[in-house]
Amino acid sequence: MTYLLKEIFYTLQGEGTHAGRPAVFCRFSRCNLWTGREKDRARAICTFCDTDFVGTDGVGGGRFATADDLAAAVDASWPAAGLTDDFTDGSAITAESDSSAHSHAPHGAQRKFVVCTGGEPLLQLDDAAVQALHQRGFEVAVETNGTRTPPPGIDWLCVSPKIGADLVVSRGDELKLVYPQAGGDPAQFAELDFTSFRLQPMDGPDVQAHTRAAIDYCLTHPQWSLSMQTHKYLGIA
Ligand SMILES: C[S@@+](CC[C@H](N)C(=O)[O-])C[C@H]1O[C@@H](n2cnc3c(N)ncnc32)[C@H](O)[C@@H]1O
Ligand SMILES: Nc1nc2[nH]cc(C(=O)O)c2c(=O)[nH]1
Ligand code: SF4
Ligand SMILES: [Mg+2]
Repeated sequence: MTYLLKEIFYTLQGEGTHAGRPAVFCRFSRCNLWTGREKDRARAICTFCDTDFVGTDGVGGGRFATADDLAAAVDASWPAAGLTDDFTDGSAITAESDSSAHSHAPHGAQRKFVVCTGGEPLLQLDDAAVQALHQRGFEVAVETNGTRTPPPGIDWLCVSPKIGADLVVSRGDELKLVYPQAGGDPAQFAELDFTSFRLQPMDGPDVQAHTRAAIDYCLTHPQWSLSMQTHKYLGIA
């Protein structure tokens, strides 16, 4: 299996529950809901995408012939040495916390973290790729439109349904609905089997009005929390 990646880069997760957490972003090329070309946007199933996922020409992008080649490239983007390596398997946590007054893990004890996104990552991310990333000590998160069944073993599954596309994934960790979407009442997703329900204001010319609308919806429907795209305000990738 050859994997096509638009880009691979290290930054902070900007959105959702893990916002602020350092992560390698693995952006897969291609999507099943839009070609990625502006001339096709108006007739796409998903018309509001904020991302360039066409081709393999981004930072760290390319064609990876095997799952381990892909995992090696992701690993190469994680900062070298220091505490991060010591704590990848959790073995160093016990000794450190024994000498501490508190029982929680010390700073730096988080596992290495990769966010597989795109484009639509589940067109390409398979069992072998998830296993290869695990073998290199990564916790694996996925951002998906929920139209494809995920491979086993994903550690954090974030599903962002698109109105007009068939949702086949009805359970996961985070349901992150871009809001507002025409015909997309959040109530239609509120009974699905997710731990966290979030509204993410639709970016674009009306982002301020969308943010206000999302805030109002969360305040009146407290099952839902706001997800801001913080990287766009922080000026990071
Ligand atoms: C670019 S998508 C890639 C992953 C997958 N295809 C998906 O749609 O979930 C990553 C995240 O950005 C969100 N997103 C895309 N365009 C957006 C926009 N204009 N405003 C807010 N969120 C957006 C998506 O809903 C998804 O949660
Ligand atoms: N910093 C940062 N956080 C993100 N969370 C989800 C992203 C995505 O494009 O899937 C994204 C992204 O592109 N950058
Ligand atoms: S499904 Fe995701 S990647 Fe595809 S066009 Fe929509 S937001 Fe972009
Ligand atoms: Mg993005």
